[in-house]
Amino acid sequence: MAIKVSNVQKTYQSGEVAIHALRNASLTIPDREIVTILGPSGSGKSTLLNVIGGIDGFDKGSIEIAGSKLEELNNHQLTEFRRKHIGFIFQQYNLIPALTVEENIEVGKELSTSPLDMKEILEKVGMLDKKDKFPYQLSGGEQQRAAIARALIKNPEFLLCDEPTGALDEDTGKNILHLLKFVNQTFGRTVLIITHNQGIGEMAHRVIRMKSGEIIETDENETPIDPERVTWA
Ligand SMILES: Nc1ncnc2c1ncn2[C@@H]1O[C@H](COP(=O)(O)OP(=O)(O)OP(=O)(O)O)[C@@H](O)[C@H]1O
Repeated sequence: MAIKVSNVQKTYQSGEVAIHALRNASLTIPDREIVTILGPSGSGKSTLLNVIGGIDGFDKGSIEIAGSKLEELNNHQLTEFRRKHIGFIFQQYNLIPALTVEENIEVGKELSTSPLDMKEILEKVGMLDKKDKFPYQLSGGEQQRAAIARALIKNPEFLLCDEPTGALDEDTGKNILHLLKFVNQTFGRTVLIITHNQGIGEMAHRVIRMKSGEIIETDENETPIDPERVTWA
């Protein structure tokens, strides 16, 4: 079941000014792909990700995902949709400071009806030996790995990542990209990645370019490369 975005429009009203965050955005994302979303600041990337993930509503158009049409769901149903199907990863990690790594991941687990095993996930993200640490005791890369584990333990079909490597250096960033590729390949999950780093497009199956609220280009990549070989920008 692909993600199908059809003629989606979202406008923010800022005083007298209307900001067209999405103008007639349409695209289809087949299952099990890694997709990067590129575009200048303010072009609508986060808005697109947030409407696909059911965080934000939209004014017009249709989004079909996981067998639902999001425009037909009420708030309660949208919460259920997110809980069942979506994992979010943000640049700022958003870990709860007063909780350990394991407890933070547990928060993700409690949201799920079919969670993965805690130990397996901790091992996979390389955080088993850090499970009792608090976020302030971790490096940026470790915090992001904990945040990814929190999203993964829910076992979501769709992993939506907003600048997941934006705050990380090249080695740590590529480590995170490996993890996202692993999730895509091993669990067959669809992974959407917003990035300012054009090189990350080289590891994706599909690259979407946005400008001024519009999707201006979609390229399929027949030969995605290993994250290790991505040109870091
Ligand atoms: N809550 C909001 N209220 C008003 N305007 C908003 C809001 N959220 C986003 N916008 C505006 O909508 C447009 C698209 O924003 P969006 O965050 O989707 O862009 P982006 O491509 O993700 O940018 P960046 O790369 O800087 O994160 C921008 O002009 C932004 O200022």
